[in-house]
Amino acid sequence: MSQPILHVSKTADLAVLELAEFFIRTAKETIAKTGRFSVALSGGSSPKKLYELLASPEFSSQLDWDKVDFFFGDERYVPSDDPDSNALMVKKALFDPLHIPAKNIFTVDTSLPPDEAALKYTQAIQHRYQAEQVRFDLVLLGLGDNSHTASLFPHTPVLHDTSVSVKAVFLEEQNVYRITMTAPLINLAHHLAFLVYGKGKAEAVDAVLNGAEDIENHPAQLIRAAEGEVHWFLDEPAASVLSV
Ligand SMILES: O=C(O)[C@H](O)[C@@H](O)[C@H](O)[C@H](O)COP(=O)(O)O
Repeated sequence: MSQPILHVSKTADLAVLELAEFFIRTAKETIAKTGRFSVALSGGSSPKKLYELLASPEFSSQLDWDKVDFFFGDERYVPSDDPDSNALMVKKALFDPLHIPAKNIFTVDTSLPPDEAALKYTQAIQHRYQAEQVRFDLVLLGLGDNSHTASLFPHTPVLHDTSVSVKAVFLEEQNVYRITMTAPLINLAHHLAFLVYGKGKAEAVDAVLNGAEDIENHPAQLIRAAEGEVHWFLDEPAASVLSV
């Protein structure tokens, strides 16, 4: 299993720029080899700048976007028009500006009960890959200041789920459901890329990368590429307590 590859930039904008360049490079190489590129997007606030940059003329002109299949590493269990929806955030930042066709966008159907929504999403992913091994070309990830990633939150049963699938997670503290890819599904990806910036994430970054193994409290430690590479795109504040 390869060591994480760190990309530390002076500022958040520079970290986003480096990840945008990595995204385009990886997508072009993959499309040249296989004809298509599948990416599972992360949600929350950090990646919005990335999606907006990819939608800008400087980047959008570099890729045949019709050859990209978009999935979501996790989704909040809210209606598709809810401001908290990851799919709505990406629709506004990336899909609409680039006129991505609906046939290439795979969102979680949160109109279904949580477990059914998770099962249907698992089936949609399996259908896209047919009988082949479900391996995303790229999975984008964020990191919470409590070391969660996707919706793999501390002390939740999904941390011990060994299935290659998507599951519903109930977060007791917030009294909400989330829909998330399991760590085994995420880890099958050819490339994994965390985008983490801001001083508030520094302790979590160090605990995940250098801390003693403790997945209950630091679930992002579960992210270990099975055969691919794990990249961390950080700004200096987020990397500031990394024990060397
Ligand atoms: O649905 C989500 O919120 C994300 O998938 C989640 O895992 C996110 O990456 C972290 O919570 C960090 O969120 P911020 O980027 O907003 O700090």
